[in-house]
Amino acid sequence: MPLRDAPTSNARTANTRTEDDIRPDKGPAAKLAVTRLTLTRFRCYEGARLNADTRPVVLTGPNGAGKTNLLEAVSFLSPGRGLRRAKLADVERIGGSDGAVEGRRAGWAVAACVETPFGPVDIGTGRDVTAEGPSERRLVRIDGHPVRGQIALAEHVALTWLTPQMDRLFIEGSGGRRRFLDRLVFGFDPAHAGRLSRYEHALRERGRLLRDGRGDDAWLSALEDEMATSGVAVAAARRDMVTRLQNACEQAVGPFPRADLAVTGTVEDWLDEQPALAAEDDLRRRLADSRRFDGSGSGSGEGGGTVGPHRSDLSVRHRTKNMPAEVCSTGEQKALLIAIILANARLMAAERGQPPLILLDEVAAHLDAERRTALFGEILELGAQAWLTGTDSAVFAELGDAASFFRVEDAHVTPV
Ligand SMILES: Nc1ncnc2c1ncn2[C@@H]1O[C@H](COP(=O)(O)OP(=O)(O)OP(=O)(O)O)[C@@H](O)[C@H]1O
Repeated sequence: MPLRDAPTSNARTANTRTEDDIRPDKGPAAKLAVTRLTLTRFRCYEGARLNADTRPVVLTGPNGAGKTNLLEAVSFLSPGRGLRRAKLADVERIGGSDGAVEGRRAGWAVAACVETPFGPVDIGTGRDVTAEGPSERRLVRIDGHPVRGQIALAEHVALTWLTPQMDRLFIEGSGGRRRFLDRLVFGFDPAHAGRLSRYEHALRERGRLLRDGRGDDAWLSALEDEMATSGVAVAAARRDMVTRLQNACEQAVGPFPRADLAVTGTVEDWLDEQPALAAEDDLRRRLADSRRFDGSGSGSGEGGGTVGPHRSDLSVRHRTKNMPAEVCSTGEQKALLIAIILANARLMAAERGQPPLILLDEVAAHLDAERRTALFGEILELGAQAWLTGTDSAVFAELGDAASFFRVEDAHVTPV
C-alpha cells in the first residue's frame, strides 16, 4: 500500500503531505537522509550532535569510542527496539553527570532531522519519564506532535541494518529472521508494523488467558478473529515482499552471491493454495481447535500459539553452492545478507523512488577489496545514505568526497 494511502496514526494528520509535495516539476525528490542527529543521555553520550548532508556517513574511531551507539540511535528512528534490541533502561547513560546514575535515571532522547521525499521531518524519540520515574515506554514526536506508539515512524523512515550480531542470523532461531524480513516490509508498507503489533498483542493476550484458565468463549473468539485477519495479512505481506525481493536478487550484478529466498510456514502454505479470506477461516478454525493444547503450554514460547505467522521463517539458500545459508561459511553468510540488503535497496529505489537508510556496523573491514568496492559502488549508485563504521579510516578512503567522514573518540563526534 502506498505510504500516503494509509493514515495509520495522528502523525499523518499532524503532518499530512500530498503527492504534489514530491511532484517532478519541483525537482528531484529529496533523498531519505538523516541530516541532524542529537543524542541526550544515550549510552556513552551525555550529549552529542552530528550534522550531515545526504551523502553516506562514515564513522571511524577506536574500539569502544561510541560508533555503534550512533548507529543504534539512528535505528530508533524506526519502530521497535533498535539494532541491539535493547531494553530502554539499558540505553540510558550510566554514570552521567546529570543525575543519570544507577537507581536515579532521567530518561534518554534521540532527535533527528530527516530529509524525506515529502520534505524534512523532525523526529524525536526517547524513554518516557513520568512522575513515578522513567518507564519502559518509548515516546515518539513527529514535527513536534506526540504520536501514539512507534508505528508512525515507519511512515517516514525506512531502515535496514547489518551488525556483527547478525553473523548468527541464519544459525539462530527464526525470530531474528522474521524481524529482519519484517523490517524490509515496513519500508514498503508501513501498515505492516500495525498489523504485526495487533497480531502479536492478540497472540500474547490469548496465550495469557489460556494459561490462566480464564477467558470465555466470546473473548477468545474475538482475539482469534484479530489473529486471523491481521495474521494472514502479515503472512501475505511477507510472501509478497519475498517474491519481489527475489526478483531484485535476480538483477544483481557483481561479486555478492545470488540468494534464493522463500518464506515458509503453515499460513504461507495456505496462501499458496487459496485466497486470503479462506486462509483467515482456516486460521480461525485452527486457533479455536488448539485452545486446549495451547493452554497446556505444549504450544511453547511466543504466546503458545501452535500455528500462525509467529512461526514463519525466512529461508535463504546460496544459489551457486546450492546450500542453505546456515551451512555456508561466516563470510558467505555475511555476503548473502549484504546481497539481500542491496536487493532491498534497489527494489525500494525502483518502486518508491528512494532507497532506505542502511546502517552497516563493522561491515566494510570484513570484506575483500573487490566486494568492498562493489558495496561502496552500489551504495553511491543508489544514492543511499548508508552509515558505515570501522576502526580504520583507510578502509573507506576510496569513498573520498562521496561520503561525510566523522571521527568518533571517547564519546565525541568530530567531522573530519
Ligand atoms: N548505557 C550506557 N551508559 C554508558 N556507556 C555505555 C552504555 N552502554 C554502552 N556503553 C559504552 O559505550 C561505549 C561505546 O560503545 P560502542 O558499541 O558504540 O563502541 P564502538 O565504537 O562501536 O566500538 P567497537 O569498535 O569496539 O565496536 C562502550 O564503552 C560501552 O561500554
